[in-house]
Amino acid sequence: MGEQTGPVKRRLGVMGGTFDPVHHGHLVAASEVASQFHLDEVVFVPTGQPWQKSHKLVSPAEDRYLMTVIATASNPQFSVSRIDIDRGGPTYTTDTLRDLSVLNENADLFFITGADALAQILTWRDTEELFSLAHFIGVTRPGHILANPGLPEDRVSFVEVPALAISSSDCRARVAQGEPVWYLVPDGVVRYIDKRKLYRHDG
Ligand SMILES: Nc1ncnc2c1ncn2[C@@H]1O[C@H](COP(=O)(O)OP(=O)(O)OP(=O)(O)O)[C@@H](O)[C@H]1O
Ligand SMILES: O=C(O)c1ccc[n+]([C@@H]2O[C@H](COP(=O)([O-])O)[C@@H](O)[C@H]2O)c1
Repeated sequence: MGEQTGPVKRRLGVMGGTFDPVHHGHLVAASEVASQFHLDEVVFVPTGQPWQKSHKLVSPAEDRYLMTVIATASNPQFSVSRIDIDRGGPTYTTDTLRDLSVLNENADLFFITGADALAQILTWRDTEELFSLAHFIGVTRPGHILANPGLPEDRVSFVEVPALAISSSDCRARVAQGEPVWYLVPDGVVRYIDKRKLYRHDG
């Protein structure tokens, strides 16, 4: 008798972020990891309440969600999930990954995160459980060293992505000062920021 094999599992990338606003650094990271890890899809998951940013002013979740939809709409491999927004309360990645594995029974999850976020992961909630739910992929980010801060080696990989020195904080500061964000964020996101008057001191 031949060996029994189950159905081939889908490979689902998960890109969590506050996306305030989403920018080309996020998109390039997702695209590069999708290619190198042969992912079938990357789902962007805007945070509900990013508890480690509670000292900062964060734009309404609906605005961050819509900007992420606009930014990813043209890529058939990208999608956006509202699970962290609709769950309410502070966003913990254990909840994100648990909910996504229920919704995607036959999938292996790959959580994509920047070098800065990976370096902080031991401060996240339920770190032990995190690594049983997904494989973590740390991507290069200008200004941050890509190093394993003592995480389980079989559950973490590192990927060099074309370096884009873009951050959401910098985009917000530019808009507040009346400087352009064209080509730092997708065109539709520039127009959405303008339409909703986001990030203006008087807005
Ligand atoms: N330019 C970039 N290159 C690679 N990864 C990035 C880049 N910008 C953000 N990331 C990663 O994307 C994820 C989501 O980031 P987030 O939405 O917080 O954007 P951000 O630019 O870091 O925002 P902020 O400046 O407000 O802290 C994080 O894991 C972060 O490390
Ligand atoms: O689970 C946690 O405790 C936790 C703490 C900080 C950040 N995260 C996740 O890390 C991702 C990037 O977060 P941020 O705040 O840098 O945009 C996003 O998906 C967050 O939900 C998760």
